[in-house]
Order: sequence, then structure tokens, then C-alpha cells
Amino acid sequence: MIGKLNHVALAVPDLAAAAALYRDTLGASVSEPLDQPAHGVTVVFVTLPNTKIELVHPLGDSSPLAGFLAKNPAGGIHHICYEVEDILAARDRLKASGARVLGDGEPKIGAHGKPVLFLHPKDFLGTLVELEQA
Ligand SMILES: CC[C@@H](C(=O)O)C(=O)SCCNC(=O)CCNC(=O)[C@H](O)C(C)(C)COP(=O)(O)OP(=O)(O)OC[C@H]1O[C@@H](n2cnc3c(N)ncnc32)[C@H](O)[C@@H]1OP(=O)(O)O
Ligand SMILES: [Co+2]
Repeated sequence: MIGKLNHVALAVPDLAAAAALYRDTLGASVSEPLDQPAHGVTVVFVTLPNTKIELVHPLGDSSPLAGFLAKNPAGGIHHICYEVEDILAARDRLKASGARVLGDGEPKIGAHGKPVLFLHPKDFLGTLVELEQA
């Protein structure tokens, strides 16, 4: 069911410093910051030849990153995103298998303009999983 690895997301306490690290030290192609109010994050994308790294920082008072950064103040790997051909079919199959789909279970439009959903980390080996419609 899952296809390409779309991105790996790093939660970071200082977005400008993280962007500079990837741009200047690692020599990667780095986007400008983009606020995603519907998701409670500001994001910078690092484009690699075979995938992307998403640098995410809390936006607003109720960011889903708040708890993670409180526990991991230096930041860390926050989620991985896999592409799926049909996100509603994937959601229904996962729910039927007992996996917890986060939020109200309805896809939101993600940073790439495509529908996304999140799966509970306790159901996926301690890793928060994002699904994005291909
Ligand atoms: C830019 C838009 C979009 C895109 O297009 O790419 C994005 O990527 S948006 C990214 C941010 N959005 C989200 O993360 C949405 C989904 N996340 C959530 O709903 C919550 O963050 C959460 C996963 C339910 C966690 O909520 P929180 O309140 O922080 O923690 P809990 O106390 O409920 O956690 C329970 C349990 O899970 C552990 N945990 C929490 N976050 C992670 C994580 N990212 N990876 C692994 N494990 C995680 C947490 O430590 C708790 O474990 P215990 O301490 O053992 O109980
Ligand atoms: Co993401």
C-alpha cells in the first residue's frame, strides 16, 4: 500500500539555525519558511535527489509539536511520510486493521497541496507516520 518516501521531518527549536545548517554546512537546497496554520507548524523543505527533509517548528499556541519539543528540547526525528495512491482507501484499510488515525480521521491539505493523514506512533514502532496522497 505505501509507496515512495516523501519526506522525513525533523522537529527543530530554531528554524533559521536548522535551515542554515542544511544550506551552509551540508550544502543542500533549502526553501524559504512557509507557515502552515492549519497544521500548527512552520516548515522549511530541504530538497535531496531522492527525497525531502522537512524542518518543522511550532506555529501558534496549540502546535502538535509542542509536546515533542518539550520532551526533546534539542529537536529530533518527528515523523516519516509515505505516499499512497488512494488516501481514503489507505485510511479505511488501516482503521480496519486497528491502527489509530489521528485527528478527526479526515485528510487535511498538507504542505505540498495534497491530502495528508497521520497515524499514531504507538501503532507504528514508535514512529509517527504521515500518509500523503501521491
Ligand atoms: C506541514 C504540514 C504537514 C506536511 O504536509 O508534511 C506536516 O507534516 S504537519 C506536522 C505536524 N503535525 C502532526 O504531527 C499531526 C499529528 N500529530 C499529533 O496528532 C500529535 O503530535 C501526537 C502524535 C498525537 C502526539 O501528541 P502529544 O500531545 O505530543 O503527545 P502524547 O502525549 O499524546 O503522546 C503519546 C505518546 O506518543 C509519543 N509521541 C508523541 N509524538 C511522537 C512522535 N512524533 N514520534 C514518536 N513518538 C511520539 C509520546 O512520547 C507519548 O509516549 P509515552 O511518553 O511513551 O506515553
Ligand atoms: Co510532514
